[in-house]
Amino acid sequence: MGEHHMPTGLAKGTRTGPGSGPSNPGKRRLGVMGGTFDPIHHGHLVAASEVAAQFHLDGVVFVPTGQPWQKTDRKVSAAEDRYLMTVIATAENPQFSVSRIDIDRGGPTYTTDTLRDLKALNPDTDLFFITGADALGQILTWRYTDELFSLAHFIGVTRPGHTLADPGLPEGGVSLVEVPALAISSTDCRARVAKGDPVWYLVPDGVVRYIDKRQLYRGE
Ligand SMILES: Nc1ncnc2c1ncn2[C@@H]1O[C@H](COP(=O)(O)OP(=O)(O)OP(=O)(O)O)[C@@H](O)[C@H]1O
Ligand SMILES: O=C(O)c1ccc[n+]([C@@H]2O[C@H](COP(=O)([O-])O)[C@@H](O)[C@H]2O)c1
Repeated sequence: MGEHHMPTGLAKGTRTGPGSGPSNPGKRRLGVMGGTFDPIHHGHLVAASEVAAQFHLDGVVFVPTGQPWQKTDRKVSAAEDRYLMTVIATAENPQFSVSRIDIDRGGPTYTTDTLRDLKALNPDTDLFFITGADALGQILTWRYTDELFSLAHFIGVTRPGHTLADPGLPEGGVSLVEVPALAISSTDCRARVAKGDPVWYLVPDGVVRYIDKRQLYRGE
């Protein structure tokens, strides 16, 4: 049988791996996974778990957006529902936690604010912001990028259907990492629920039950 190569979504010639990023002995290493999580799915969870392992992180904090200002063209579920689904999905993993900072700050969510607030709450900690290939490709359209890249090391992860490449961050500011490919998106999960199709095994079981209990995404 011939060898089968899966497409990785990495731009040609891209080097990957945890070799880069800050390595400051004695400092805590905290991953930050920001997202709208409407709903959270296994693509998010695998990305966070894989980066935590490859970068020897002490933990990963999931930060649901308050108002995702680049998603105003669509209906976004209530922040409390997105927050609770994120808590349900991460509760069993002692390395994972969830922060309300973006929800409680109010107003549009800017990652510069997220990272500044997390830095204040976590002194002596290096932050590693985890982002999928699609979001990384948009990062230069985010607000306050002058400060953004000094607050954390950025880790772009592969995502099926998207090419992972450095969009031009400051030298040494980003690492590109291959993670197990899960072709899952929140958009698809919402569409499946709206059609009455199952989302079992795309999202954690507790999230399936929460979506059902709160009747989310019906008739969308
Ligand atoms: N399947 C996946 N594999 C790798 N990264 C992912 C995957 N799904 C989402 N991400 C990343 O997780 C972060 C949060 O994503 P988000 O909550 O917007 O989910 P989404 O599935 O992209 O949602 P939507 O379809 O509603 O736009 C982003 O950085 C995104 O690139
Ligand atoms: O800082 C910004 O201006 C900005 C603009 C768009 C997205 N983000 C962040 O990118 C992460 C993924 O966002 P989203 O909208 O794809 O769920 C999340 O942490 C957002 O706060 C940040």
